[in-house]
Amino acid sequence: MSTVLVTGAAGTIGTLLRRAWAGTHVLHCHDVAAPTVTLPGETWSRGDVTALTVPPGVDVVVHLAANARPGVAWEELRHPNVDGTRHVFAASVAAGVRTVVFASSHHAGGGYDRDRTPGVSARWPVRPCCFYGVTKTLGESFGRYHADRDGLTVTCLRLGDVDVRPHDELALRIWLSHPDLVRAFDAALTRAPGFGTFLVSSRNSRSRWDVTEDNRLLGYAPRDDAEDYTDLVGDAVSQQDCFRGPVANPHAPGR
Ligand SMILES: NC(=O)C1=CN([C@@H]2O[C@H](COP(=O)(O)OP(=O)(O)OC[C@H]3O[C@@H](n4cnc5c(N)ncnc54)[C@H](O)[C@@H]3O)[C@@H](O)[C@H]2O)C=CC1
Ligand SMILES: O=C(O)[C@H]1OC(=O)[C@H](O)[C@@H](O)[C@@H]1O
Repeated sequence: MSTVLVTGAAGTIGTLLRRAWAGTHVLHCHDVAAPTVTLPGETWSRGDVTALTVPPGVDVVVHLAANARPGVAWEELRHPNVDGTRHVFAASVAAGVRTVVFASSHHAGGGYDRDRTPGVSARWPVRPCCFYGVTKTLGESFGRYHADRDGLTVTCLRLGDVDVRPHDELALRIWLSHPDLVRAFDAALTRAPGFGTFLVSSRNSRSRWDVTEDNRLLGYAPRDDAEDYTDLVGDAVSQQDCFRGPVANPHAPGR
């Protein structure tokens, strides 16, 4: 059992993790928004993430608070995603936290052609496909800095498309089921010391990510496969695909 502080705890992923961890871990929850449900044993604090105080005794901070919409303008992203993440790492160090788990995104490497073989790796240089992806690379960079300077263990999870099931062609390649999401964060809570960045998806047959080493290093064994939903997905096209949507960059290599 760990004492875990979850930022952005009222959101989709925060609520999933809180349901999974209630009774298993001591949970401190923080969000600017009110939670739709509170669970037995958890404590809540409300406010902007840039003013977060990490209480004494917290082992792990799971940092989820963000503007999670890839299509929005930089002005809407900078405060929560950049200033907020910078503050969370600093506040975690100040409180003597052992580990920060940072919810990064596949958009941090979304500039790589997802059809290339061998598949895209989290060990390749960052290559964001949108400003949202840029904010996630900055979050990873804050984490690297504090890992090296302060000895903080930092686990950056570049999450795929988290949903109850895949809804479009892109998701067939990057879907992350709710049970696999919980498995990945469970693994992140106890990962070996140091800094690490991992691409996280279900074990999708059509994945173009090279995650074998990521999964081994993270200690994560996904079980679900988007392939089971191909009939339901049909020809649906993603609205979150930066290279096919209205901000597409026709000059990106590998298109
Ligand atoms: N849902 C997905 O498919 C993916 C999500 N992620 C990342 O995972 C994290 C969680 O995502 P979701 O739960 O889906 O998003 P969400 O939008 O459901 O939850 C985010 C939470 O952060 C809170 N928040 C936003 N700005 C804040 C601020 N300034 N101060 C305090 N709280 C603030 C919101 O009130 C919300 O409850 C985010 O960092 C997102 O970028 C990454 C990749 C995929
Ligand atoms: O990376 C992210 O956060 C985004 O990635 C996606 O693929 C999801 O469709 C979108 O809902 C997420 O917000």
